[in-house]
Amino acid sequence: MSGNYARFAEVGRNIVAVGRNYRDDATESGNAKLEPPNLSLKPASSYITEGTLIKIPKGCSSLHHEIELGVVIGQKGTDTSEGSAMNHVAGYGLALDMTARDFQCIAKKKGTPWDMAKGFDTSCPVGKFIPKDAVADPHNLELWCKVNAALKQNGNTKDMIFNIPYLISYISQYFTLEPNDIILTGTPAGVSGVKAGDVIQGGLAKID
Ligand SMILES: CC(=O)CC(=O)C(=O)O
Ligand SMILES: [Mg+2]
Repeated sequence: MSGNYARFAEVGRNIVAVGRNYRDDATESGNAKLEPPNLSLKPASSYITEGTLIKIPKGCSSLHHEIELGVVIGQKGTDTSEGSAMNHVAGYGLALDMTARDFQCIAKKKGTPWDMAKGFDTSCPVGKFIPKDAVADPHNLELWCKVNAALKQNGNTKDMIFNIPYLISYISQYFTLEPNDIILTGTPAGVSGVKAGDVIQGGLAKID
C-alpha cells in the first residue's frame, strides 16, 4: 500500500454521503429540486482501498455502484461558512458509494433508515488521495465508472446541484467535519447492478 493510500486507510474517519446531487440523475428520478441535500453516514468500517474486494452484504440481491467525487477534509469545522469552506478541504479522491439497492428500496417503503443499504462493511472503496492543489477546478471534473470494461457512468462534477462549499457549509451545521472525514458528493446517472466476480473501475479526468 503506498503512502497515498494511507491518508484514507489510517484514519477510519466519518463519511458523509450526499444523495441525488446530479442534475441528470436527479431529473431522471424526478428529484431535481430536492432540497435540502439528502445525507447518509457511512461508518469507518465501510472504507476499503483500491484493489480490495467488496463484500456483498448478506441477503442483498441488488448491489449498485455509485461513482462519486470524494472531498477529503483537512481542517475541523462546525458551522463553516460557504466563503471559508474551501479552506477546510485537504484534497479529493475517487470513491464508490456502494449501495444495497434492494435494502434501500425496502427502507424507503417502510420509512426506515438507509444505514444497512449504504453503510455495510466495504461499501466505500476509495482511490488515491489527490491534494487540493493538484485539482484546478473540482467543479469541472469528468468521472466515469466501468463494470467489466463496459462504461456505465460518465458524468462531470459541473452537473452537481449543490457545490462543494455549499455542502461543507450545510453538513457542518449538523455534523462537525474533522480532518480525514470524506464527503461523497453524489453520483451521476448510470448506476447499475454488480455481481460476484465483476470488476469495477473508475476514473477522474482533467486533473492537472
Ligand atoms: C438514492 C441514492 O442512493 C442517492 C445517492 O447516494 C446518490 O449518490 O445520488
Ligand atoms: Mg451516492
